[in-house]
Amino acid sequence: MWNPLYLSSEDQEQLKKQQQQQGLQQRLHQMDRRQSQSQRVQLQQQQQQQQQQQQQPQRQVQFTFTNPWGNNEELDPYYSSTGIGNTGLEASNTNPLLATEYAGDGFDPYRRKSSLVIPPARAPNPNPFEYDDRNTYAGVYDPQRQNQIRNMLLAQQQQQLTGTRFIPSSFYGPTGDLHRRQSVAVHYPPSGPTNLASVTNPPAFTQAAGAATNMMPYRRLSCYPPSTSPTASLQPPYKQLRRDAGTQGPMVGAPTPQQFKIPQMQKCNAKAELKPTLNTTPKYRRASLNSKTISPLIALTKGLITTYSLCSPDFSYQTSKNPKRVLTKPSEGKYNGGYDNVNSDYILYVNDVLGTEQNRKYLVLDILGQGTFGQVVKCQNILTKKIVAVKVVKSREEHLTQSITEARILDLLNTKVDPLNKHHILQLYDTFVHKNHLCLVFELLSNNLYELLKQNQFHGLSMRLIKTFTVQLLDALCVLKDSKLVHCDLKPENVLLCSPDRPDLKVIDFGSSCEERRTIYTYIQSRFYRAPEVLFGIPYSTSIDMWSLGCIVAELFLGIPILPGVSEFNQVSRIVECLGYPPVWIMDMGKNTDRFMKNYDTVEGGLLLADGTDGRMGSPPMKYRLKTVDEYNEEYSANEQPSKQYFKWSKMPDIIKNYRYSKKIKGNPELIEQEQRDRDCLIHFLKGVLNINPLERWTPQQASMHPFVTQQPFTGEWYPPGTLQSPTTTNNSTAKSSVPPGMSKNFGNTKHPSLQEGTAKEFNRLRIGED
Ligand SMILES: Nc1ncnc2c1ncn2[C@@H]1O[C@H](COP(=O)(O)OP(=O)(O)OP(=O)(O)O)[C@@H](O)[C@H]1O
Repeated sequence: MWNPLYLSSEDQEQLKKQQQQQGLQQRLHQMDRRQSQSQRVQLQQQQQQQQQQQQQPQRQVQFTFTNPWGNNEELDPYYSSTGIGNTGLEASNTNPLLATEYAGDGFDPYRRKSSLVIPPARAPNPNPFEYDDRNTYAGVYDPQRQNQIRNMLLAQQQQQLTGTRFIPSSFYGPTGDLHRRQSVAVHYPPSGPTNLASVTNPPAFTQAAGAATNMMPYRRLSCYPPSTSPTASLQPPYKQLRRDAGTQGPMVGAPTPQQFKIPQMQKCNAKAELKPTLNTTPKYRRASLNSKTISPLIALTKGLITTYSLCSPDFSYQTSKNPKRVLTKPSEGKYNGGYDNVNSDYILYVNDVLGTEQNRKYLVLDILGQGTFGQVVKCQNILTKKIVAVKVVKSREEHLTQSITEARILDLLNTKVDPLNKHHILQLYDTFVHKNHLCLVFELLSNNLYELLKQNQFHGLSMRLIKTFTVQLLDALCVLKDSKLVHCDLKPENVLLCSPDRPDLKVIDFGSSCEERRTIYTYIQSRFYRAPEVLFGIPYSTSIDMWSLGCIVAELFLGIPILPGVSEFNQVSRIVECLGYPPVWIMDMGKNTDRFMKNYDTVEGGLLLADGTDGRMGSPPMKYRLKTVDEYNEEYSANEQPSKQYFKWSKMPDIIKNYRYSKKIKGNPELIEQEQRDRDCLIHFLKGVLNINPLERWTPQQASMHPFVTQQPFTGEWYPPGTLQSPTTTNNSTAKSSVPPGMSKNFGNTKHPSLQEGTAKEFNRLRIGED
């Protein structure tokens, strides 16, 4: 059947309903003044019923999805009936992980509905380079190799200086501007007056084409080059022909209106009723170069280019002339001969090719993410056809240096530590340099955990899924600890699912990572996941990653970050309020303690506030108390506000324990009891990994043995093998002022060997600005 504009039976049905609906509305309108209230109500009810009937089948279709691990189930009717998921549920459905099996024992995936609609803004990742005044950190593993790459880059830069940049002529816009490879979203407006017909129909295809010669002869996205635009004398496509049938005389090669009988749609209830009429000799020509008959579908899809060629002899098509969609923002060239934008990001286009060597050429397909260090794009290896993720690092030296470190660390992990790819660490396949940019070729992964939570409308994930993720994260952290490597930027955004339909994950972004013995940066980790020892400014180790892990696990349960500090002071305040004061030795040693704390020893007249209290929260040590917001603002001319409360409770155990239950389990005592046991176990686990004292915080190996991870029954009491105390008895009561073994008592007064000279001072100055 040759009728692209023809309405399908569903569309017709829809149209009919809409018309009925419109009729009802009109009648309602008329009744406003004239008719009685009762009639009006009756009609409104009729309208409502009609709406419900129309929406019912759509909802069923929309909310039915297949769970690859379990039974097919429809989502909780609660959400569809309340309309909560009108947009979000559609998104949620796209990830089967949020479906039944990992939703827990018969729970729906959205069971913990957070009371919060808008989650706190994400913590920005600190850029270590901005706060360092040396920028001389060499590659950790092989400084020689690093020099080689740098030399390579310099050589390229040299070439750049001497040569001129080749820009294909098609990238020049009408003004001849150098950087004007236009996005396909941009269209050329007609120079003459615009009317609807000229926008929706190319002039060549309308009756008025002859008069419209001053208009741009092709539409946006047209594949006609300007010089070969079709003219009115050419045969129009049949779609237009059909429209014109009856209104104008016969056209060249086209059927007359009498010949052209528009077929009528008929309702078809069963497959048997489909009786296609095979038309062996079509009455008019169909687009095919070898004169064979092809279906209209093929003619307008696979054979579209041929169809156009047959319509217009001047038509020519070359993929190389296609407009390329720009992926980088801002897209104006500024540095590196116009290749880079103002942020030193390489300006990437779809269909660009990265790399020059035969088997290292990558066709750019789409953007996957953007970060401090550069952009990550989905690419295809032109030779092997393998789809990969390529991180195109910014062309700044500091980013380059750190990215070389990332590549070294990943190389070590992939080849020596985890050669069998079993420990949830991202795989690095290759590295190369493209136009002064280091490119790291990774395995292609899927969504990150933040995106997963977002898909779930920031409701907590099921306990089962949280446990599955925790096991894998701990496994990755065990490997890092054994290798004495600190990740330094663990957060939900840096934990990626391997594929959207499996709960397997991998840890990515080793761009801030360092060796435990070379912890030179002090401004590390994203704020929400920043460990107390980093905030207070004492030496740190792999245990900072365990703190981040604790924050992530809590976030997976709650749907939103547990410690969403808006500044460093606010972050410290939240930690103290939620988990208590750090041990005194940390505050004694901390280079930043004075910023956050009042010290009893140094303040005249004691520490009492105007309200007669000493302002201490949690289980305070006697020597310090947190500064009040007013004190802090006065001292630093800051504008700190009291912490915005996202939870009704402030202590971590209370937040977890009292987090609302899903509607599904509310009426079921058995399920509630199971949930409470799970929550007790989770709280105990979190106390171990969110221990403020880094020396008592569980290692990944210890945490891996906890019943929350091993799924063994939890009796309420557990402590890691080899230790004497359970976290419940040690946490927050560590008000001992003695400095632990291995830490210098004079740390606060003398420079720690692992800290860069000048960094702390500079860091303090800048951080005040940040806060
Ligand atoms: N291998 C991959 N597969 C799919 N997506 C990826 C991959 N690597 C990174 N991404 C996406 O790109 C984003 C940025 O990547 P990455 O964190 O490595 O960059 P970055 O510049 O180091 O970021 P940050 O600002 O966190 O330091 C990630 O959050 C993720 O969404």
